[in-house]
Amino acid sequence: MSRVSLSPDAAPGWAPDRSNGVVLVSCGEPAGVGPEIAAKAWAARGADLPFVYLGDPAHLPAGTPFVRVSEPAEAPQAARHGLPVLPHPFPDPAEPGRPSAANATEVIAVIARAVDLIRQGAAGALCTAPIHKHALQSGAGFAFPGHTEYLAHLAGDVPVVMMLASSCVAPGLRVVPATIHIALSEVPRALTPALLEQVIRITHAGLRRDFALAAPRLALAGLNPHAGEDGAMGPEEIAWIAPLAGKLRAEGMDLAGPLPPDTMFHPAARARYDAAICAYHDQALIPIKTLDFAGGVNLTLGLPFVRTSPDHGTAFNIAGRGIADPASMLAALEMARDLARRRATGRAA
Ligand SMILES: NC(=O)C1=CN([C@@H]2O[C@H](COP(=O)(O)OP(=O)(O)OC[C@H]3O[C@@H](n4cnc5c(N)ncnc54)[C@H](O)[C@@H]3O)[C@@H](O)[C@H]2O)C=CC1
Ligand SMILES: NCC(=O)COP(=O)(O)O
Repeated sequence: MSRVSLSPDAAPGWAPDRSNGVVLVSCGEPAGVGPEIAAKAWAARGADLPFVYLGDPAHLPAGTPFVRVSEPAEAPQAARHGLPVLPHPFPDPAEPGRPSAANATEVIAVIARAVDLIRQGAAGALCTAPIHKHALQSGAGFAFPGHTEYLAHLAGDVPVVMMLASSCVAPGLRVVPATIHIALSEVPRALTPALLEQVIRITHAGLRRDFALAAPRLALAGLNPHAGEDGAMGPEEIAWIAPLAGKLRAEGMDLAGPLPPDTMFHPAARARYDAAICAYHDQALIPIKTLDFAGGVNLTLGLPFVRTSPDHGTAFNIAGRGIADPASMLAALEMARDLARRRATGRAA
């Protein structure tokens, strides 16, 4: 696969990072496993992987050594002694598995504060610990389906794409759901030619910019079983998905499909592409979470800053028990650091 070198960049209105690549971790839902996996990530890597936890230190597991910092740039030094914490006070303590409505407003405020810090150049990238979407919607009227859409809004209502990536399986896997958190019954209406074309173009640009792929190879899933099987199982592939794919190929894009979704994730098929563009959430996320739940990373393409996240959620059923696996958080932190370095230097991470 050929690689591309790009110039260092900072989006207009976004100051260049002056923290030397420190990753900011938004605490997410404190009743979930976020504080625990952040503490465990620090315990595993310490100053090797400097990051700052933006949240209430009272929500960390009892006994977590932490160091209060006043700005992210202090993290590399502070991380030698404890988890660096940029304090953000919450009204309520964290009760494992039982989100507090009063805390919901601060969960959202932490995400907004993190983006502001990055906009000012105080941190290099954002890694979000999981939020509980329903808790934020019911507790604080959160108007977004998730981080992805909220971050797009905070960045100026820019078009973005959700990608989940794993490099722990061979061949690796990157998946993109073109529609995200909507009911399955809404997918055929929501998946329009304009949306799918935008998702494909943002993914293509993101693979070039953040993964140094000069000519990304994309695989496009059909919407229907067997990609419609010549119209026998649905009209969308013939009506517009195949013509859109043809148009993009005619421009020179390396794009296969529409492919039958059930046969595009086995190892030999995965070796043929750098990212799979899928029609809906579960078509994309089931394969990657099945193959690599522990090491998968969720990232947002199209933002003017690097954002990653563990692939899992708040895991209320195990919160507070000390058994949460920090592997996905560690992978997300590493990817955030690597992508931020690449954007800062213009070289592949
Ligand atoms: N980036 C984010 O903010 C994300 C948030 N969510 C939200 O999380 C909430 C719960 O979602 P679920 O579907 O229950 O998925 P989940 O990922 O929280 O849990 C699914 C299963 O995986 C286990 N699990 C998750 N993380 C683990 C870890 N680090 N170590 C060991 N086991 C782990 C859980 O115990 C549970 O059995 C929902 O509100 C969802 O919207 C889900 C995914 C990502
Ligand atoms: N299923 C993926 C997920 O829920 C992550 O959403 P987001 O909070 O990263 O937008």
